[in-house]
Amino acid sequence: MLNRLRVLVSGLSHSSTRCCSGYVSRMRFLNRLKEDDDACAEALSDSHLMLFHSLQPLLKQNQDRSFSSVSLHHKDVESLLQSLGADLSIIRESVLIGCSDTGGALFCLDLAAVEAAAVEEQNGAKFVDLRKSFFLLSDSAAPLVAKAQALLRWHQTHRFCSLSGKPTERNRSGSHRVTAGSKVIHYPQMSPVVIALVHDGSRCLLARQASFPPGLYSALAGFCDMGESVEETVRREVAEEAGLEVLSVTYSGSQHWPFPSSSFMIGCFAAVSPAHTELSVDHSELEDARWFDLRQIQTGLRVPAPPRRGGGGPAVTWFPPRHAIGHQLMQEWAEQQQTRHVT
Ligand SMILES: NC(=O)C1=CN([C@@H]2O[C@H](COP(=O)(O)OP(=O)(O)OC[C@H]3O[C@@H](n4cnc5c(N)ncnc54)[C@H](OP(=O)(O)O)[C@@H]3O)[C@@H](O)[C@H]2O)C=CC1
Ligand SMILES: [Mg+2]
Repeated sequence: MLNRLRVLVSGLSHSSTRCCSGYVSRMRFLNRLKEDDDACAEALSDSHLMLFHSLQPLLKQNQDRSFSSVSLHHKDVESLLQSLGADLSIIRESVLIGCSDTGGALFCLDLAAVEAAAVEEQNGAKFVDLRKSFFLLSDSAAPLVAKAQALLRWHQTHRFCSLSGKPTERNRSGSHRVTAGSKVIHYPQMSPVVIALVHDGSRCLLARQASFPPGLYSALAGFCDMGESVEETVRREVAEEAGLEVLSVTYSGSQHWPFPSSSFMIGCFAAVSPAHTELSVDHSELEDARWFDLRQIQTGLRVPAPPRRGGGGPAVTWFPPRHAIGHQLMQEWAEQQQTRHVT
């Protein structure tokens, strides 16, 4: 099953600016910080801040060679900025992203105003492009980094009201912006995108765009047009891109995806008739599309994403990283096929 909600309940402490244990308490705590600027400011002063530079997360390599994002306590961020002679008021640009597993609020901050190399040196870490970060971070770490980057990006690109052109001002948590001198509120937005694993009963359809790295194949995806249902988007995208008619659509799960700016991925299975599987690929959208059987999918799921370089042989076929919904749909389909073969 797709796992998109991770509930952290361990070791949470009780105080006015920290949440107590339990999912309900944590959500209410975060909601209060979104609504109450004073409570949010107080929480920020005793919080950890995930660091970015020009929308690139700061990553450090651990002793076991895995990577994690760097979050510093508020007072350590102050010391860092002081040591670099930077204005401490930039901490006010921090955006609330959640609750840590020790019960404090967690924020993110873009340090674009200071020199990246100096921050990297002081933390023994590197600012890494978000796409590359996605291949380095664990399944549980990547979604929070993606959420943080998406919120920072939204604030950077929504400094003015699209209605009046006037500047907008953020609330303390960064959950919304308000047009100066008015009551017009702007909330962060995501674009709905369907991602459909098309199958004919025994094979599934994967495709690659010319812009993908060599060898990468994924399920068909497409942005929802205004007024469309999920089912309509799946049917249209599969018809447009692969020339196939979808008979039925089954919802599987969803995921926030930070590319190209902020997408809400709606994962589905799309069944086509085994009697009508001839492809007519739209090469203006896709470089290639192919049917894969169970064995090919299982082999591809075992290839690390991205595959190790070298060898000089033909490009190996590989799939999006484990935390990408495209990967999870393939995993789920392979498990269903296996169960069918066993029973
Ligand atoms: N998480 C995962 O596992 C996967 C995620 N994805 C994501 O799905 C997204 C959509 O897939 P893709 O096949 O590219 O989509 P589409 O097939 O819809 O093609 C993309 C084109 O749609 C147009 N478009 C329509 N609405 C929007 C919008 N709101 N924002 C941007 N472009 C829009 C643009 O064309 P024009 O500029 O000509 O108007 C764009 O080039 C990708 O950004 C990709 O990152 C894809 C596969 C796997
Ligand atoms: Mg597409």
